[in-house]
Amino acid sequence: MKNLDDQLMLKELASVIARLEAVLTGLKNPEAPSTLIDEPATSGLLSQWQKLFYASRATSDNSVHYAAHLSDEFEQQLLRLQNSHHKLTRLYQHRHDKLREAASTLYESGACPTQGQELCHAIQQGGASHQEQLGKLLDLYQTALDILITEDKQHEAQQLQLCSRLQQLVQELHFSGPVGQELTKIRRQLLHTLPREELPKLCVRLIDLTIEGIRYERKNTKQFLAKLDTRLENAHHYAKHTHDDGHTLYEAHRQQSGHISHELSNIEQHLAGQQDKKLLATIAQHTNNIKQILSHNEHLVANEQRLVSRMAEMAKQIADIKKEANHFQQQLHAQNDKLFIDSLTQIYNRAGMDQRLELEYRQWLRDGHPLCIALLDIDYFKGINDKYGHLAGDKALRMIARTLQKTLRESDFVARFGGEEFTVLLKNIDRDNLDTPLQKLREQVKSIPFRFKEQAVTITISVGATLFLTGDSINSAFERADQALYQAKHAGRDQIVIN
Ligand SMILES: Nc1nc2c(ncn2[C@@H]2O[C@H](COP(=O)(O)OP(=O)(O)OP(=O)(O)O)[C@@H](O)[C@H]2O)c(=O)[nH]1
Repeated sequence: MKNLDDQLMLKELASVIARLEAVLTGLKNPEAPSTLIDEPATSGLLSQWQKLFYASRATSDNSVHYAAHLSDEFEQQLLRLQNSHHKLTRLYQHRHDKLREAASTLYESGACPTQGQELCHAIQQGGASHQEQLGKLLDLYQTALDILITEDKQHEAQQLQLCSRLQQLVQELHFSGPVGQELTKIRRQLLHTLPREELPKLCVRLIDLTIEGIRYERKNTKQFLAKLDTRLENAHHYAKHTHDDGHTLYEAHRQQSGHISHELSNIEQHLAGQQDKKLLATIAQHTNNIKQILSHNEHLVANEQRLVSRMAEMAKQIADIKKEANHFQQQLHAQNDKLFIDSLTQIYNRAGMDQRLELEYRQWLRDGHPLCIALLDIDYFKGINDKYGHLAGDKALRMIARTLQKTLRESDFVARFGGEEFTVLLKNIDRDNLDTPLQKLREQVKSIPFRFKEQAVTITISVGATLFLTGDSINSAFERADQALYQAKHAGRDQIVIN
């Protein structure tokens, strides 16, 4: 449990969420694209343009006919232009709705940033002091044991003080879910001074609850991140498609404006030979009006382009946030692994063993393939500590752990169960062949060339093992292995007993 890492990760998550919220706020205030089109103005001018040409049919000049034909063409193009504007507007609206939907799902569901922030806050509050609190709990456990074994007349006052310190500590633990509920109950119990026999048990329970609480919060964070990842994926998908579609429509739009300008200059060329000054002046005036509409339209196209760029920027931001969320998720996985690793030997600890044993046991119930549990205990380890010091003892533990891990097959599993005890799980091995790998473990440990204080030292292990048998629970198999270990010790150590 590295609290510094926890805090860094939580900071990162908070910043991811803050950025996500900034993007979502941006999405809530999009430029309304529906105001981009001035429909009545364009259609009014069009009808005037038509009236002018149909009225001038009487003069029936080729150029005028051609201009009338162009006028129809122009009308169709303008209609197409308007349609594409409408289509784009609807499309933006749809995309914005989808993005907003994704955003509000984030807010409403268990995967919402607000809840995530609360979750973060809860973990930050707890995570920052977990290690410290666990340390304090261990101290209090020691005090509880002292109170229990000493016949000191003062113990009542010590008991009272211990209960109040425990109560204070429980108040510092902010966990939700079942752990939080049990802590509330304990807090109430602690309002009264508990019998001294109860106190060590209560301390151990509080240590268990703290570890359980950390795991629970981690699990929640992982679920939150998984949901966040999916929502971001969707939001990114929509933003990208909106950008691509918007870009295609923008291009089409731009081309149509070009066509209209081209047709207008054709009209001007064809009218160049016309003698009717009045007609020419009127047409010139309307042509100018159309040019103004076109220039207005170009302005709209430029707006559209800005919108498309904004969409691209948004898609990029969402992609960045997604990348950060993924990075955070990976770190969380790594952190989670650390919870199950023994800091001294770097192999799995008891919690790691519990998790794996549960998994293998369920597998065994399903497929019935042989599963062996072996308990390994270093012989006379107290003597090593006493004679050569604790540092030598620690070194021996590290070397033995490494040797066990190296000697086992990939599919087998070893954990430091506590103190100088190790647990090994061997899979797919029957009773007749079980002795061989266990003997190999014993021999490999025995052959480690330890040297402490210039002396060659041989360290041995005793092993008790059993196979899971029909009707076994994890506990019943474990107890059988423990009895076997007891027999191995009593039979003189440095040996293996299989029950
Ligand atoms: N150096 C070191 N010693 C540890 C650690 N954990 C437990 N021990 C020591 O392991 C020793 C275990 O001693 P005992 O339970 O009496 O057993 P033993 O001396 O190995 O004797 P047998 O098991 O009966 O062969 C104790 O002295 C503990 O202090 C650790 O992390 N580091």
